[in-house]
Amino acid sequence: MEAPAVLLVMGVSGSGKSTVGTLLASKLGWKFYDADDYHSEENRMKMGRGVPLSDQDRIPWLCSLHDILVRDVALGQHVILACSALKRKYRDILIQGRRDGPLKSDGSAEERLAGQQLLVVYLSGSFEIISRRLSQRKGHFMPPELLQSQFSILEPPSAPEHFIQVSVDQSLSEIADAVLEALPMK
Ligand SMILES: Nc1ncnc2c1ncn2[C@@H]1O[C@H](COP(=O)(O)OP(=O)(O)O)[C@@H](O)[C@H]1O
Ligand SMILES: O=C(O)[C@H](O)[C@@H](O)[C@H](O)[C@H](O)COP(=O)(O)O
Repeated sequence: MEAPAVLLVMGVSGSGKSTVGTLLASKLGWKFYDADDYHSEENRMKMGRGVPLSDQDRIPWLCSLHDILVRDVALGQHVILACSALKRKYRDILIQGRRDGPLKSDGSAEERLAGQQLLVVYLSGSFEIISRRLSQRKGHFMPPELLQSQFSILEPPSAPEHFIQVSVDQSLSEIADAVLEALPMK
């Protein structure tokens, strides 16, 4: 079996997406994207005020990330995306684009990734561990008070999604090893 083209490292704020994603990208030599870098200024300001984003706020953001994935995969690039992707429908948008959205300006249908091209790496952990890590994190726009809202809407991946679950209650190198171990490439 071939390696997936995309690893989607997902989980609530503070679960370690950026840290684990960066580490995996350097170990694998894959391109790394942090979804945080693609939020609109409005979204950042909203989160900065302590207000959780709505589906409407997130959908254009997820669509633009989907476009990046489709473009890079078409070029044969392997990619790691760190993105909260808290709900199943958000992950579906990352894979398929917005199926109920308007056709593109040229009238063509959205491009999509094949299910097996993307492996979801779900970083799971308790509210206690993650809130402790968030309270120690410096220089980030996301206020720790929003963590409860993230747990409230979290839909952990489940079959038939193509995913692995990795506990955040271990060292970074153990987490990276668990992911590398699960990849069907050596
Ligand atoms: N396995 C781990 N062990 C200890 N600290 C961690 C671990 N994973 C992440 N951290 C720390 O937790 C904080 C949140 O991690 P970060 O990667 O910013 O999470 P996210 O991108 O999911 O919001 C950071 O300060 C990071 O250094
Ligand atoms: O969907 C959302 O509400 C946001 O994307 C959120 O989930 C994300 O976590 C922020 O971008 C903060 O960034 P960190 O996840 O890196 O804390």
